[in-house]
Amino acid sequence: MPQADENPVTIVLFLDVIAELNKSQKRTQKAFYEFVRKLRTDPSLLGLHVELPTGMKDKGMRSVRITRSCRAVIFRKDRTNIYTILHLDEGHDDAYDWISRHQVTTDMLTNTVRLEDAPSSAQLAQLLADGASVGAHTDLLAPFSDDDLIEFGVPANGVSVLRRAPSKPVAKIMTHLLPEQAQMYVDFALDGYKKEEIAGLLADDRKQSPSYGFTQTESSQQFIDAAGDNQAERDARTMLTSNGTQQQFVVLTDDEDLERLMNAPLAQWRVFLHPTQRSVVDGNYSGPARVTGGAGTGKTVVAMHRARRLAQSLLQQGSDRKVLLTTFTANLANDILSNMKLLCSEKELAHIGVINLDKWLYPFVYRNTKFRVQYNTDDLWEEAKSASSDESVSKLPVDFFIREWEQVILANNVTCLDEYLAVPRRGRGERLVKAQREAVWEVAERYLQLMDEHKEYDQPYAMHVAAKLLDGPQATQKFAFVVVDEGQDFGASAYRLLRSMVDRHANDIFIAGDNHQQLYGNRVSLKQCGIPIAGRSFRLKVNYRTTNEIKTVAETVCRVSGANTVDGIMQAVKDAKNNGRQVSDFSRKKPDELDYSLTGVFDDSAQEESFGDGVSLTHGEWPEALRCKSWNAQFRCVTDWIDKRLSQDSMAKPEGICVIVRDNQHVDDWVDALNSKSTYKALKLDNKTKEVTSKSGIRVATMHRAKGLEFDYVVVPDVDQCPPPSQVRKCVGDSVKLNQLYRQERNLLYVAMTRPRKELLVTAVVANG
Ligand SMILES: Nc1ncnc2c1ncn2[C@@H]1O[C@H](COP(=O)(O)OP(=O)(O)OP(=O)(O)O)[C@@H](O)[C@H]1O
Repeated sequence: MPQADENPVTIVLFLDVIAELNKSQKRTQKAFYEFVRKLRTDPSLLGLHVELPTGMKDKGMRSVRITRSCRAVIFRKDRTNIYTILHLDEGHDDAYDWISRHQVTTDMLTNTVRLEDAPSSAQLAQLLADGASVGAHTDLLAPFSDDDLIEFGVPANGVSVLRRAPSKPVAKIMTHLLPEQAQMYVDFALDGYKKEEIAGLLADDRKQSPSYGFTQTESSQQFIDAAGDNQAERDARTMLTSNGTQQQFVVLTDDEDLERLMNAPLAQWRVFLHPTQRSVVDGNYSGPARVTGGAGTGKTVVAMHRARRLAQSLLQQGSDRKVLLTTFTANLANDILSNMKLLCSEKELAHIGVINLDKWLYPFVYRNTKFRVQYNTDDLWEEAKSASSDESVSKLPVDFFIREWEQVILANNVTCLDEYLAVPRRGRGERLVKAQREAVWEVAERYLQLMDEHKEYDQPYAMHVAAKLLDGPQATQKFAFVVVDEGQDFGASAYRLLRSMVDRHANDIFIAGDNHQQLYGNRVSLKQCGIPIAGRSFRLKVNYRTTNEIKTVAETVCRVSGANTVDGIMQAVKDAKNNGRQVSDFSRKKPDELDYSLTGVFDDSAQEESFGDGVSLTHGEWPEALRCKSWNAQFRCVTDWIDKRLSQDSMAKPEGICVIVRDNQHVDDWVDALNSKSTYKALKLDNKTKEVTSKSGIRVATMHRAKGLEFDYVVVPDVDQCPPPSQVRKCVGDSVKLNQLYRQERNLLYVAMTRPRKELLVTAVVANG
């Protein structure tokens, strides 16, 4: 290798090397660390066995001995000090063979470095021979021009080869020879996605940067600037910072980086962020920003990477301040914390507080006011309303006052009667005349007094108090940045508190969420809470979790407004299957039949949050919907289905299966019933149980608990209990409340039905079959 010149050495890893290294013996791993350290300090590699093989496609490649049974292929881009470790192989001959088949290319159009695995003529001949036996064929990619395919990332000389694929299976095999990015788009094309749909995805991927996949973030700019005036080095570094390159390569910033990559299990998302995800993560925003996307599009992954990136910026500045990464429930915060430990170094983690908002709230409020946060204050409301002289008001249920307090009074920061009389009561069902409003305000004032006497605050009021403290005497306790996951579940008081937890500056607040999974929150205007996101709102469209079939079914159930009864739900599952992918087109054509009315926190954005705009990376079986005559018959159907999966899928394990039900009573019923079968155990996932993969057994969880989790196989039984009849009875005569219940219920079903990676079964007990 030529002697290094004035630029610092940059070491880059092709991501497959990490997987190869993970499989190697500890001895080899240690030798590899040593080699990387040596390469960093002395890139001349003096004293190492470096070989320059003949017959190379790429002149910049060398084979270096790591141990007697392991060789690394490394590549140096001419006139730069950038060394890329491309491959590990067992022996001399294997490494040579590998080198003869690979080349590193740089694509100026997309600013991307790629490792291309040139198909050997023998491979191609075999593929074509296999396909020829299938008989005559048509060009499967006919709707796409050559330029389209090149734009997807297909190398120009590969276009005609792809077009000659004699059958879809052969074409699918061929895509594996393509660069990763192209593979994804060509797969979509072969699966029948339309040109405009793929073009939309491509455009999204490119949108936020001046050229394809490029993010000129502060840190990548610093990385480029470290090359000084050396233009070749600058160009090569620029290529490395592009999104496209980062799909396949990682730049090691220090030795610790490598060890961390090695020590954690290799979850794909840790390294392969989709270009849209990466540009959202790396973006530099002049104020609050948010990302939305359907279930499984990687919003949590993006929120975690964003928190890490902000922590890195604090580290670079030498700041001792922290990023708050928060979410609605304690379970989710725990799950996120476990993943953050895999993603971040200890130093980065020290700059991130992962905590659900309630857990932060209670001690903060108690420390500063000596008041406790009380989650149920129904008795105080009873007492306050019973003192009202207006009978029409004192007769209103406690539930009415709680909603009025949270959704009208606190959400609008109302502090006196005049303000209350003037505030619009949008979204509230009950109409109040002026005298009634005055009486309601009186009840609210009495309620405040009672909280004071009991030295306790309800949760939204405690948030209100905490926000005031942070804007006043406790300003030093603010965070440097706030990142929110599951943002759809936060109410106005929570958003006002989040606003006060961080000063207004660039990148201050980042929110990830999906309205269709809203289970707890109410309609909120982010703008009114001081969090304007207009112009800084992004949507993720690639679904990494569920199959296209499951996604279509879950979306149909969630949005078809008739899916409120067991018949409606079962019919929606069947319709989705019958209409197939046309469902999304259908939805766009007939908006009246769809229900997007739960606009939640995202209502002040110009961007319509809708279904049908995403694509799933995988296909599979259509979900089944079965009606059973009795609970026992349902149980037999479910266990037969589970048994079949366990026997037919060699990878299936009981712990990869979850039965997701409406409430805790059903959880207990299913755990008992499943445990009564000797073939497998069942494990209840409740608020106290973490989703521990080490414990064997089928999981049983409520829909609320299953949020954020994923499994290979999911059963959603007892949908005749959605919504629970007791809750429907409570809404009789109140159409606003009933509609809200139905919408919330469909969101719950959407959450449950989008948990499986592979297959979904939905069942109901319907006495008449
Ligand atoms: N770029 C990626 N490459 C591969 N897998 C990914 C990528 N991004 C996310 N995933 C995987 O997709 C799955 C869903 O990710 P995640 O939980 O972040 O999605 P989400 O949008 O938050 O879902 P939900 O809204 O249902 O909670 C996870 O298994 C995650 O590891």
